[in-house]
Amino acid sequence: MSSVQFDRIALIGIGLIGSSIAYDIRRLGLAKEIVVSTRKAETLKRAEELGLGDRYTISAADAVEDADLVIVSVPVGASGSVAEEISTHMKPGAIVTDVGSTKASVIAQMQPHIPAGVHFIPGHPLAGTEKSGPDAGFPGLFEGRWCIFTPLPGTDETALKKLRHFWETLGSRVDEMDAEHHDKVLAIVSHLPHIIAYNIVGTADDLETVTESEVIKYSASGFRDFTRLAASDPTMWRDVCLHNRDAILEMLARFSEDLASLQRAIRWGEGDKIFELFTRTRAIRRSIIQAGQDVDAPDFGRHALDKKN
Ligand SMILES: NC(=O)C1=CN([C@@H]2O[C@H](COP(=O)(O)OP(=O)(O)OC[C@H]3O[C@@H](n4cnc5c(N)ncnc54)[C@H](O)[C@@H]3O)[C@@H](O)[C@H]2O)C=CC1
Ligand SMILES: O=C(O)C(=O)Cc1ccc(O)cc1
Repeated sequence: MSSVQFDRIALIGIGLIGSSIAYDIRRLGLAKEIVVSTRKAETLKRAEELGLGDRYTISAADAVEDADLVIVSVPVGASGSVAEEISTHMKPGAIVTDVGSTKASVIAQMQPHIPAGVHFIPGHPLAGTEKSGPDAGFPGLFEGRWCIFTPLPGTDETALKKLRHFWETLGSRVDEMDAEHHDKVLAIVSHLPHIIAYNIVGTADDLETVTESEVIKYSASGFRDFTRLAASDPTMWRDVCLHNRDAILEMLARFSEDLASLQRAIRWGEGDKIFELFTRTRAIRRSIIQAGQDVDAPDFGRHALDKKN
């Protein structure tokens, strides 16, 4: 059992990420009080049924009153409106953070609404699954995962340390980088894989010869991995696409060029070239496994939990 780190933590948004954080705060005893807020009454009721907090409110403004830590876990496109709503209600000295998958846009949306004296530290846990909503959360999601902070220049060191300690208690390894760099890295390692998955599953669905039953019947192959990613939350991923537009377009251009090169090698029977690429990529997966990271896509995020149980 860890010790109390914050008197009151407000969780704004209680889907997969917010609820997983709630479970860990409770399990590890990190707050005296957890206040849960979300936009829809139905979701709030479900959060209450699951016992995720101590207090529940539809109003984000009410939720953040007197909170020492505010964690915003909503689709990135909603960050600005949440920040605006809570703006004048946070207490001086409070830390406000988020978990959004894109960072430059979240900063641009939220920062103008953060009053002086409140410490805004943007964050992104690299942990999750294709599921969404409060029922999708589980304790231990963040164990053994990276959490990236993209602090703004001049961020208070004590606040940074406190938030770092919080994520480390959840089992994460914390790294810091600037928002633009984060967005480029995540565009290639996370956003493109999802976009490619959405696209390939859409293409298969459009093909007249691949009927829905065949997609199901033969999905024990590589296609199944794509369908998992392509089942991810449409609102969340629409927002990621719209809010990391430039980096995603840059990486997609690069990807298309490389795909055209592979296509050409296949057309002209350039076996050596194909073999060289496939050998290089195989080594990458092996080095990820050696580094101790979970790459078993179907259970992304559950690995750490399974190891303990
Ligand atoms: N799903 C994943 O694997 C990961 C998601 N993220 C990021 O975490 C954030 C949350 O994602 P999830 O928990 O997966 O989504 P989710 O869809 O499971 O939950 C989102 C929550 O936000 C609430 N919400 C939506 N608009 C709102 C608003 N305007 N005001 C208040 N609440 C609002 C929803 O009711 C729901 O409770 C997103 O920004 C996403 O990019 C980060 C890491 C992993
Ligand atoms: O389910 C998966 O494979 C993921 O990649 C989960 C995920 C989704 C979005 C993020 O910003 C971080 C992690």
